[in-house]
Amino acid sequence: MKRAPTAALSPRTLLSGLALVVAALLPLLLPTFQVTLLTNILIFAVLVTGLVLLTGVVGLTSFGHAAFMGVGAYTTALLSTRLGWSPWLGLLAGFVTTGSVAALLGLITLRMQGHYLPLATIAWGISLYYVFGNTPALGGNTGLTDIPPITLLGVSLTNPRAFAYLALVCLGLTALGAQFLLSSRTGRAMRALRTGPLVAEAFGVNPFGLRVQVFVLSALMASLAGWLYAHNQRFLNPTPFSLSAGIEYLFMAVVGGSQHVWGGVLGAGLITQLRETLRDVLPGLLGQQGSFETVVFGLLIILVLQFARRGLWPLVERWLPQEPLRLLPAGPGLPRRAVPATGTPLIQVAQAVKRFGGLRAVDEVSFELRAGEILGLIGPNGAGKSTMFNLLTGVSPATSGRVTLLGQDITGRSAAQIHRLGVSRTFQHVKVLPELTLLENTMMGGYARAHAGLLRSMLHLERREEAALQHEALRQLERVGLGEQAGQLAGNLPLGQQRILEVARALVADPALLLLDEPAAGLRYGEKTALSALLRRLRDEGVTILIVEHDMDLVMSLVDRLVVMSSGQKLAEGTPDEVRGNPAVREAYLGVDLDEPTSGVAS
Ligand SMILES: Nc1ncnc2c1ncn2[C@@H]1O[C@H](COP(=O)(O)OP(=O)(O)OP(=O)(O)O)[C@@H](O)[C@H]1O
Repeated sequence: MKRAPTAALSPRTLLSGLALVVAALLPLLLPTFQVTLLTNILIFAVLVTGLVLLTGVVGLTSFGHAAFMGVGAYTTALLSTRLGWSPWLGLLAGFVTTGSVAALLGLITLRMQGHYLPLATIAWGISLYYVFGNTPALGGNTGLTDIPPITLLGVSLTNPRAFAYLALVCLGLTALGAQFLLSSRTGRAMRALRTGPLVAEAFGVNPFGLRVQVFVLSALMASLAGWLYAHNQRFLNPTPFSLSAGIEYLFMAVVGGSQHVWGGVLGAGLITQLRETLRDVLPGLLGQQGSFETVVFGLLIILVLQFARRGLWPLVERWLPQEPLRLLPAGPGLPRRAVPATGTPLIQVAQAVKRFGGLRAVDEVSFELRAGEILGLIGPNGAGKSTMFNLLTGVSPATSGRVTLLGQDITGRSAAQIHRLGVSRTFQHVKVLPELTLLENTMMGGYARAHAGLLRSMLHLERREEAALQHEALRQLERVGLGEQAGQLAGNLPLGQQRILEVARALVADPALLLLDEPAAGLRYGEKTALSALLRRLRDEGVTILIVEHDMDLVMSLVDRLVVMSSGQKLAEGTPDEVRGNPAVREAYLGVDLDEPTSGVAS
């Protein structure tokens, strides 16, 4: 595996340093009118960074973030003009006000699914805009004037160049915090949320809680942008905080590349500069005044969605030198779970029932899984295997009956709670994050073994924990035979290896029980053989496994015992030989060869 020495400066780091120097010189070198434009770009980029985290990474589309910018801007403007507060106190007050409004709106709206959430963001975006325009204390549609400048170390930042530096520092800190966040445990959980709550919950994440946190964080970034805007413009009216402004910020994120922090910055720069240029050029070309740039933006977004769906930044990134895999220095390992003695009942299912309306998909099923064994759960299509799998993993609760894990009742517990008690799983339809490396995907499995939250991650104060996760993930990748590919993108792996990657991810959780949902589905012969050998090796190393599988050759040659289901009920239970000889099973599997495989995936 290609790894970089920890201390070496990669070409990419050098390039970033160069970009930083250029950015630092821009406010000095540009003509004054361009500096004003640059400041606006930097302010918008602060807000768009929040949208990248919320919309691009977590997948929650918000049209209403301009309104949060307005809350921050009006709070500081009001306090500094009417009460004479320092703008710095106005910044803190803006955070408190915006954070409270966002937390309230988030708690109310973030449980919504599909297009209901974007509709809700439109609704509160419009509402807040009307609050700004119709509140006499906020100056109504005329707005607030004479907002004082920001004073820093006794210097009043009325000079556009000085203000540009303040905006640059604010963007630098925001973007750095966002980058740190994305490369952390919490960032990986945020990315997992984009695929829906299933994967995140399966590794111990509270999806709703995390969504609310990221929503509030992105609103705070908008509030910071609002603070800068208010003290740069020195007057305010509601127009920059309207729904159309909110849509334009979303444009910036989408055009630049909504899943990348630097994509957001690029989008803010391109759209703001383009708007200025079009405003100058279009009236001359068309012979009349009007907001024609909006029409061009509409066409631009259609083109980008058509030809560069992930925005422009991924196209830029193709030309940048790739970062080699960097491992943090190894430190103390993660705490390990006590391993139950071989033969101890690990899972006990008693009289489990799951009803869907009138259908009993699982009908009074009881069985036991013992530590150190591989138990197969088989049955013809519609037998109830997946439903049983969902009861064991907490994806859906049992209608009645009881499931215990190491003597602890887990009936009705959430997927995240069950995972934290020691159950780790793979998915029937592979759910890896294709744009992340194998190492990052695998580290996701250790979410519940670490603790750093959003703030510690943004400040990069979780490096020891992150190092432990990295080394544990690499150990598990090496254990399943993927160590050499740790730095590759998961999306480049063939399906068979993606399934093995899911096994490594599940193992990082240090599970008491590994649950595999049809791991051989879609695999070629050679891949099945490799999977079978791996699972047998894991069992020999003491890992307890429950496998739901259709492939009879694989199951019969692999498992220690089987539970056979049919029409929701348990049909049989026993060793592969006992099950093979059971007439009821042979009847249920009419047409399927249950006899000893002559070749195939057997050992
Ligand atoms: N969410 C649901 N709502 C209604 N019915 C469901 C639901 N999930 C499963 N069922 C029904 O429950 C029965 C058992 O389905 P389940 O998916 O558990 O079977 P299975 O053994 O996993 O089948 P397969 O091997 O085809 O995946 C089927 O009749 C199915 O249609």
